[in-house]
Amino acid sequence: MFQGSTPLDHLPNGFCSVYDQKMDTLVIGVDSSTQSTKAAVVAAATGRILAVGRAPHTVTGADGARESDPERWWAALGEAVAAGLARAGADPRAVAGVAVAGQQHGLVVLDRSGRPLRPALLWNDTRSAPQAAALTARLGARSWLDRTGSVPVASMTAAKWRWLRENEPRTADAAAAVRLPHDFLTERLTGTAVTDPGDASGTCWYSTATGAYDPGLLDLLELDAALLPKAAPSGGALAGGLTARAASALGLPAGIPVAAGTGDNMAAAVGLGLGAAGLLDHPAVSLGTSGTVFAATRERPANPALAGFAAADGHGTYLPLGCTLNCTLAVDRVAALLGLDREDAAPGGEAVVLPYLDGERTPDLPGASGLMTGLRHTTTPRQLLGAAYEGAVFALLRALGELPGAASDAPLRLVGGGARGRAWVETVRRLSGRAVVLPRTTELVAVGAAALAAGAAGGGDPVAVAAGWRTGEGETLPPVPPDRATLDRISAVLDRATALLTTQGHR
Ligand SMILES: Nc1ncnc2c1ncn2[C@@H]1O[C@H](COP(=O)(O)OP(=O)(O)O)[C@@H](O)[C@H]1O
Ligand SMILES: O=C(CO)[C@@H](O)[C@H](O)COP(=O)(O)O
Repeated sequence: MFQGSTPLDHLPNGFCSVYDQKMDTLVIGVDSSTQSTKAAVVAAATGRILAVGRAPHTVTGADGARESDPERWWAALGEAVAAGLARAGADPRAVAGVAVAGQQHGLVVLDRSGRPLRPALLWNDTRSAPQAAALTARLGARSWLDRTGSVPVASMTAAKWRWLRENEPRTADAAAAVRLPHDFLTERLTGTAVTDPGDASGTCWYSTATGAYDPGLLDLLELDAALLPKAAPSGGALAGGLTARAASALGLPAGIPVAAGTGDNMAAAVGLGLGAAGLLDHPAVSLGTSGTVFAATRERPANPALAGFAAADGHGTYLPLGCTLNCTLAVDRVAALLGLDREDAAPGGEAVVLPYLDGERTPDLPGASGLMTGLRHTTTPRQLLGAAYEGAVFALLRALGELPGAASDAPLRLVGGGARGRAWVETVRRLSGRAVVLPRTTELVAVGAAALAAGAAGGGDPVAVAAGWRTGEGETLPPVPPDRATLDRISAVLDRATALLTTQGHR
């Protein structure tokens, strides 16, 4: 572990130690998510966040398409790191390790020189829904669960690869490498093609049962294993040293350790210390472009209502997770349509809004659109906005009910950009009836990545590092009586509307 200014004398041969008596040792954790890159500059000994640098991404597409240029992620990584270091007033020579956590599932196809052949197909691109349904039908849901922990849905990378094969066969044939978003960035940093069990478990071609790629599934998908990165034992494993080229692009010392990194949800779990003693099966809720609920558990998940991911820790911990496509962006859009500020919301009353503007994954309704019902002459715009919050939170709480430990009264840890919003926090409290913890930083993905960086730099087990940093701690809001009437009302509308929502859209 890093102890104050203890020298990093445990670095492997060939990796430079940048220790200096006068400087705190720093690590940088990068969150390359859907809307932006965030780079947290963190004191390795204490977990103190000196600064977070940010840079935006661009997402394009309509009618179910959602794409981003991986080159923009790379540029944004450089901008965010530079902004973080500048804001912290930090000497780059104090940085002893880097790790990247990325939005999950995205399909990145590269040519021989590592350049993207086309924009990445993102996790919320629903054009791959027919391919997901065909894959599920081919083997049966139970077989997918037994092998991968998940049933293919449009988000899973396997469905995206099949979409590419069927719709752009020339690009699929030309692919010299297939990567997830965080693999792509880690390879740009190190020159090494590496992934981790956590993010790999979101592909549906990696087996959480064996801890390796599933050759039978790769055959089924017509995907050559030679195109894939090597899977490191954990997100905190060393991927390599920062190459001279990347070092000069980022203004960081060449040779410093770079971790294998992981998916953004796995990194948030690390930042919260989930999986550490006393925090197994404790749920977290992330409110960002996606809404997610997850918990670290020792039992391998195989529940059709959830994605059965591996965690990033390499100790056989898993991360069952429910994910919605419509969270902060969808509710912000409803606020904009109503001409309201996002905080200008009231409980929905009789109104029900299913805010499925992007189709939906939980429930699996990829072609759905948004639905509003229960309007009266007395319904106010503020109630309609409140109903949109309620519709988004309802879907997350239904998935929460499927997690191990769901019946416990453990508090819900809220992370992601939405956790900064009072309306989000109060809607989660009112509908769940559970205590809520608001960690001091909402940037738990970047902080979790910083703990992975500390692990790769010789700081020990990343979950233990983050638990020691106490970055998951914060204000606890007590439970309030659950608003069961609203949950029942939304549930009844969803049940009756499912037939309509299933037949909508481009599916
Ligand atoms: N103060 C706030 N109140 C409510 N929502 C917020 C606030 N600040 C940011 N957000 C929401 O957070 C979202 C971004 O969250 P983030 O977790 O960074 O997303 P992602 O990881 O998907 O890129 C935005 O869509 C915005 O709606
Ligand atoms: O698809 C999932 C999880 O399965 C999403 O949670 C993505 O990982 C994107 O996350 P954000 O950018 O919304 O944080």
